[in-house]
Amino acid sequence: MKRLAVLAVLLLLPGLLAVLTRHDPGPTRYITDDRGRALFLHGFNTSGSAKGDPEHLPWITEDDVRTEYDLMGTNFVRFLVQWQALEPARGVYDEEYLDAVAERVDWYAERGHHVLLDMHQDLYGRHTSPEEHSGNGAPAWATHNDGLPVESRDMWELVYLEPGVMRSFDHFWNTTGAHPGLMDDYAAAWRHLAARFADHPAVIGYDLMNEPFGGSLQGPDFEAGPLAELYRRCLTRIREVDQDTWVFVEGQAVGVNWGFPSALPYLTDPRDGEPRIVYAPHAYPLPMDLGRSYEGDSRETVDTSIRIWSDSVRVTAERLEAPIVLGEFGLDMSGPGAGDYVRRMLEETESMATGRAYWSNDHDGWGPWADEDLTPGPLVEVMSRAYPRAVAGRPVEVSYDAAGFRLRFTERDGVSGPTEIHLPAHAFPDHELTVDAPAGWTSDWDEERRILYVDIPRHGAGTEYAITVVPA
Ligand SMILES: CN(C)c1ccc(C(=O)NC[C@H]2N[C@H](CO)[C@@H](O)[C@@H]2O)cc1
Repeated sequence: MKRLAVLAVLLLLPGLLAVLTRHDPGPTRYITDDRGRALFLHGFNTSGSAKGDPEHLPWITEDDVRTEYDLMGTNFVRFLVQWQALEPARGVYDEEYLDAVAERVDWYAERGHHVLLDMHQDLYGRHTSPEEHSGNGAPAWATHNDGLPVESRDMWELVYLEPGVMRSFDHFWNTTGAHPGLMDDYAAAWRHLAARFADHPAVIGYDLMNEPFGGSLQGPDFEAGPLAELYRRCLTRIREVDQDTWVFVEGQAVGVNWGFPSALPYLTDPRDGEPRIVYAPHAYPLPMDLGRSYEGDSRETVDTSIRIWSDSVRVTAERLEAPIVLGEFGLDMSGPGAGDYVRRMLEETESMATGRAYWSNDHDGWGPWADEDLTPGPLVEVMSRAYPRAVAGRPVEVSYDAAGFRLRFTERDGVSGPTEIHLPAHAFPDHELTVDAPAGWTSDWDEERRILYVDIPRHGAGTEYAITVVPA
């Protein structure tokens, strides 16, 4: 018996050590700018309100973008666009809508943001039933519900299971075989959108479909089947007009948002050069979705759920050989422990991802604003955080707490320009900089934009550097 126990421990020991000594390595892959610097993206989804807006546009004005930057130092926006607005009739694209999108993209570009265009859907679209319920996304001409009913539900998520919604998705994914061209229509719409923004310096990526749902197909049958095929067709069409913008892909929302592993397969990027595909999961841990709050006993449950989510995301990103950007995370900020939960997710993404977009900037209790006048709510201070906007090398470790901000990175060939660090005023009334690098480095501080620039001369690929900034 004793021998059996010893054998069991020896067999289990490697796994046990791995869990106990888990060290979160920095991101293994990252998005780069035109100087090869690794980008850390920090911002919001803009905006949930676009789903119901008659012009399919977000609530923001140019001044609101300025206020968001001044109070939170963001450099990223996941900007919602709608297929129904882009292509109101098959093959007919609304250039006035694209002009309005471009105007708002320019507002963000003016503040130095990177813009991810998100082809957003929820519940397939508003035309799956005559009552035009809460859905958004697909245009009427691409919606075939075969006259099946769609009842409103207390929980909006359950409308996904209504017969008319399920059928509309089944036709789109060609599960029925009755409308085989819809995926090609969708890919053609992406080609048109990409042709418009291919040369816009602020547009960093295209998020091919928000929270995909497979209808009658779920899990690997869906993700490795029609979903991957849709992504391949979109990649082909996009790369006909845009070789360089990064393409963001999501697994299915069901289960994967909670932390179940995605079955998305590796996707080939038909561009000349290194692939530019990003894995862009959403995070809504199941305990939180079931109404638990991030406090007391349930905090440990949620933390375990976050670790499971994080491990699943890393496995999928490794299979895709892609960097990770968290496309959505968020909650009702009026709940207990809400600020701590957001802080926890920001810390998690600093160890595994190179970006995150909070859901969302709306005036709905989830967002940063207490009212339409943009009175700061509790989320503002949490999202006003030191982070490395751009790193002149391969990030190894990023960490931030009351003691200060720390960054370790290694020099890479083909990278130029300074490392850029945002320092929020509330945490850094002044600051002290320490650079662990051979002599010759320089720094510059932009008080108005609150960006610290650290320029380290090259000493050879693989050389490791460390930057520490503490409040003074
Ligand atoms: C049953 N299905 C398919 C389902 C259920 C629940 C969500 C969801 O909560 N998503 C989280 C947030 N993401 C959207 C915007 O993308 C928000 O409306 C949700 O709160 C999605 C899909």
